[in-house]
Amino acid sequence: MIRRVAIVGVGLIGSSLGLAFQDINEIEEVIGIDKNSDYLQQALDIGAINRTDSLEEGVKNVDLVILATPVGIIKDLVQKILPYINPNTIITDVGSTKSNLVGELEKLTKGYNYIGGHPMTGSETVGPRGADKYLFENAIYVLTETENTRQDYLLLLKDLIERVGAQALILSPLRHDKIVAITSHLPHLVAVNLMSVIAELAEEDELLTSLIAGGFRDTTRISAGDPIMWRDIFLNNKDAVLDTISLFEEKLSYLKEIINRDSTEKLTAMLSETRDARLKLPMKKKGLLPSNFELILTLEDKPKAIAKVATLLGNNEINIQDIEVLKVREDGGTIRLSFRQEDEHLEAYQLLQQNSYKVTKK
Ligand SMILES: NC(=O)c1ccc[n+]([C@@H]2O[C@H](COP(=O)([O-])OP(=O)(O)OC[C@H]3O[C@@H](n4cnc5c(N)ncnc54)[C@H](O)[C@@H]3O)[C@@H](O)[C@H]2O)c1
Ligand SMILES: O=C(O)C(=O)C[C@]1(C(=O)O)C=C[C@@H](O)C=C1
Repeated sequence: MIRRVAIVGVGLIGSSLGLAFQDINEIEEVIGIDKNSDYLQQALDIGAINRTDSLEEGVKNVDLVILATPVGIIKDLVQKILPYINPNTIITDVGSTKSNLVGELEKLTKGYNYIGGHPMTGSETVGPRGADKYLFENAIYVLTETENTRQDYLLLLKDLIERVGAQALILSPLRHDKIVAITSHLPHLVAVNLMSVIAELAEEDELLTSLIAGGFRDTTRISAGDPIMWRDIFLNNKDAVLDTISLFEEKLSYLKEIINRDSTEKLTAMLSETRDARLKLPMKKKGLLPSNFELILTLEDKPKAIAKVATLLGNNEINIQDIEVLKVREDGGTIRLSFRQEDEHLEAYQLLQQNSYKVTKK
């Protein structure tokens, strides 16, 4: 049973886990450890941790240590805590890359119990202020399994992850890294590159940033993420990231060529194929929600427009499971609302229609 947890790194992910743990009855204490004293205070203020401690003292006699710092520092931190740790303590991390880390940590932690982890959810904000106790709800949370993994501890960790609302997915570190290089690391590089082009051209034409619309926002949001975190991710998943960059370069060169040659048919074919592929994507994977429990709502651009919808539904005891802003325009926006239950979905639809909202069922 996991009763006492030490979280090393009380930033966005560490504090979000801390908040989610507060709702689990068996967890008696969450100890926060961080090199940043302001973050420790903020984590205490929002109730993500019950107390703070030093690295050496904080990891003594806990059932679980979670390393939630940038990937590049995790090995060093594990080396520092091992002399103080009880061999029955489970050690895990939330780092976005797994192969290098799991390889090195399994060597380092012989006789201890290390299991790699990676929640497939997050945001571009840093620190405890961005923490969200529902961050893990319905998210995929990868746990790595190797020939050294103790099954009883893996099950304990899986159970804990499921109790914060996530869905555990057990994967080999290599398979994990190859997949996230495509689904997470490449998109970040694309966003960074796009921002870099725009930042350079904005110096030449001051109107450029005035013409920014939804497409730009959608494709660059993640480039506001923490530079240290992303530096460590790219360097720790170098091989898989370089492979995906090569494929991306090939595709970009092909697009460049067919545009240059005015190849109408090839260009239309590529745009149609990718459009179809995008429409078939299981959208809102994080939610893992059946798409028939969703509503699409178009709102006017007025203050508190989203708050009014939330209040209307809340006053009628309808629980919104998730809200996603799909488009933001000068004249309003489109949002997607998800509901857990079919009856809530139907009730919300009727209520919004009765209140003259432009709403469609998905
Ligand atoms: N942000 C995301 O979307 C996301 C999602 C999944 C996994 N991750 C992974 O989670 C980890 C943490 O990311 P985050 O987004 O919470 O970042 P964050 O910057 O919000 O938090 C990192 C925390 O680690 C602390 N820290 C750094 N060095 C330390 C040290 N030597 N000793 C003690 N504390 C130290 C920082 O002070 C900070 O509080 C990273 O490994 C990242 O790859 C991030
Ligand atoms: O910013 C977001 O929306 C994220 O979910 C962040 C995101 C991602 O690429 O999906 C980024 C890195 C993590 O390792 C996991 C999640």
